[in-house]
Amino acid sequence: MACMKATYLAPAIGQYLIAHTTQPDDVLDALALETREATGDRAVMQLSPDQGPFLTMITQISRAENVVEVGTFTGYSSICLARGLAPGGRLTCFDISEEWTAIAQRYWDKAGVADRVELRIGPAAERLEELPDGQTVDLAFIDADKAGYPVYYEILLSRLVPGGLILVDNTLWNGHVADPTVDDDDTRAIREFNDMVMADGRVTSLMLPIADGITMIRKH
Ligand SMILES: C[S@@+](CC[C@H](N)C(=O)[O-])C[C@H]1O[C@@H](n2cnc3c(N)ncnc32)[C@H](O)[C@@H]1O
Repeated sequence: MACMKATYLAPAIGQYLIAHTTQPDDVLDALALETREATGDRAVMQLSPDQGPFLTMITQISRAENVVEVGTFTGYSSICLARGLAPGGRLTCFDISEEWTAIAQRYWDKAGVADRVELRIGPAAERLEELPDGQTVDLAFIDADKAGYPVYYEILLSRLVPGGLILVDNTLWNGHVADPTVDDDDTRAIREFNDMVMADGRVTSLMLPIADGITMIRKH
């Protein structure tokens, strides 16, 4: 049974939805398997199968050439983004883990996207500041430590072209954001981030019930 992150849906509906979405290819299936073997319980951090086609299609539709990902892990989302890049497009990936991104780099080769992907290792808040002056971003995907979301958002928004998009993962946080009895650090961080985006007059935002919630944010 495919991994289902939309816990707010009846399980049968969630499975139906995944079954009627383009399925992962052999490279993504092999990556999902190796991630489970290599990282155990941490594998739950990986994108679910319904998110992959979403990232590829949004990248294609937006004709993005300069794409940034914050939170690469073993590479699933980066492959989906890279596959949607316009000709000549580039994906710059940020992650703090050399161990996990070593797996990603092998799978970029297998997926045939290594020539258009670059990896920056270290705390993303610092590495993002090192992007060259004047380098703009067409599309960004944020999927790293939840406390860092506001910082990544501000840095990326300042680089985003008008009409550019930021996609943010896990904004429903297993439904906890809407449950007043839950009050842990990560839930508070996501709630504060969601409220911050809502109050930001520079953007239009749309929270999508895909997997654990993806917020799509467009800069005016
Ligand atoms: C949810 S996982 C990303 C999953 C990935 N998008 C995928 O599709 O498999 C979060 C990642 O954020 C990284 N991370 C956590 N804190 C970070 C930080 N301060 N700077 C950069 N990356 C960080 C972790 O190493 C981890 O790989």
